This record gives sequence, structure tokens and C-alpha cells, in this order.
Amino acid sequence: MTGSTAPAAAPQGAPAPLPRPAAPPPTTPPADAVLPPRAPGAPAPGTPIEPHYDLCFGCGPQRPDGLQLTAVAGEGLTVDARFTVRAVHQGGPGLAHGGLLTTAMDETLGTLNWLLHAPAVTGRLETDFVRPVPVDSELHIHAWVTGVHGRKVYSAAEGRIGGPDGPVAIRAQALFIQVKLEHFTTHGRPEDIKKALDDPDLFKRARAFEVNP
Ligand SMILES: CCCCCCCCCCCCCCCC(=O)SCCNC(=O)CCNC(=O)[C@H](O)C(C)(C)COP(=O)(O)OP(=O)(O)OC[C@H]1O[C@@H](n2cnc3c(N)ncnc32)[C@H](O)[C@@H]1OP(=O)(O)O
Repeated sequence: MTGSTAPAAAPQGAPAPLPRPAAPPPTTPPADAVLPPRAPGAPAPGTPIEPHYDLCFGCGPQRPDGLQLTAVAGEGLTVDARFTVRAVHQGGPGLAHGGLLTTAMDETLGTLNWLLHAPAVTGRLETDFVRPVPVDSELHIHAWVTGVHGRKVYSAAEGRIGGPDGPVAIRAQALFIQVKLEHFTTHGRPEDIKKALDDPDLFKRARAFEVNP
């Protein structure tokens, strides 16, 4: 017993302590954030939002092992999505892998940007896992924009098991950053970019990059 209350010095070579999180968290919109109206031409409430890219792991119909998540535009800046947890999505025996649940939240939150008609990518995504999700469950995800500040789009989502009123299994908050088309054309693998741009379906071509045609 030394009698000292000072924190012990980190041993030499130890990793630096993690920085204390700044308050408020970076996924909380600042006070002067706004809630813009839906973009003209955004899908009407109740309308399905088609997959943005056939090979997307989250929503692509050509990804048999993907989530094949489906989404419907809600009122205002909201989206409702569903996906069924299958055996290929397991983490623990018979239970959904947490990373895949996070992917489902990311995908749904990303779809909100279609209502704003501006391409955006995930900058930060925070998830809280509230209860385990068994294989064969249908996860119902409700997502909403919480504010827009310059290029930053703040949003939140809740995933429930079995139905829109089922028990909450997962919650998420995100910060998306709006980007130009060049973000994708500069960084993506050229053959995939070309394939997406060559798609004769104008809607799919626009959705691949989340931009206006
Ligand atoms: C071929 C087909 C392809 C198809 C493709 C289609 C894609 C359509 C997607 C739709 C479907 C959904 C799917 C799921 C969505 C993904 O999963 S997207 C993939 C995952 N995300 C990424 O790959 C993003 C990687 N990161 C980046 O590229 C860059 O860091 C970013 C996010 C573009 C930001 O870089 P930047 O444009 O240089 O902007 P920067 O000035 O650094 O930051 C702008 C502001 O945001 C803040 N910020 C940036 N990052 C963060 C952060 N992590 N935390 C807090 N604040 C941050 C900055 O502090 C700054 O704040 P202010 O100073 O303005 O107050």
C-alpha cells in the first residue's frame, strides 16, 4: 500500500490509452442540423426501394450468400427494411453473426440517402446489440434521418425480431458523408465500375452510385 491515488504510469511499450470520447458522440447531429424535405422524385411512402447494385452484399439479388435485404420508403426521411437470417449468416450456433447484423443496419441507413438523392458513404456506424437473433428470424429495421449538416447525414435505426412491433434486437446510429461520383470511380475496381455504368437500366445505373441519372 503506497497511499498514492495517482493513476499508475503505463509500462514502457504499452499502447497509448484510447482517447476519451468527445461529447456529444460524432453520430449525434449538432444543434444547427436540419431535416430537409424529401428530394423531388424520391420514392413515395410505401414504395419499394430497388437494390442499388445487383452484387451488393447487403441488397443485391445476385448475392446468394448476401443478406438480400429489401427496403420500402416510409413517411418523411424514413425507410423500413427486412431481412431473414439464414444459416450462412451464423456466428454462434443457430445465431446471427453480429457483424452481419451491423451490415444490415449499414445497408438500411445507407438507403436513407436515396430519399435525399445524394451519394453518401458510411463514415461512422455505432451499434448496440440488445438481444441475440436466431437463424430463421426475420429482422425488421426502421431507419430515420436525424439531421443533415453540410455534407454530413446523421441517422439512426432500430431492428426488431419477427415484426415491426417485435422485441428490439439491435440499435444503430450513423454518420454518412456525402461524396461525389468520383469517390466510386476513383477508388472502385475498374471492371466493376464499368459494368455498373454500362447497365442499360438507367434507374439501376443511378442507384449503383446513389445519384441522380
Ligand atoms: C461499382 C458500384 C459501386 C456502388 C457503390 C454504391 C454505394 C452507395 C452506398 C449506398 C448503399 C449503402 C451501403 C452501405 C454504405 C457503405 O457501406 S459505404 C462503404 C463504407 N464507407 C467507406 O468506404 C468510406 C471510407 N471513407 C472515406 O472515403 C472518407 O473518409 C470519407 C467518409 C468520404 C470522408 O472523407 P472526405 O470526403 O475527405 O471528408 P472529410 O473532410 O474528411 O470529412 C467531412 C466531415 O465529416 C467528418 N467525418 C469524416 N469521417 C468521420 C468519422 N469517421 N467520424 C466522425 N466524423 C467524420 C469530418 O470530421 C468532417 O467534418 P466537418 O469538418 O465538415 O465538420
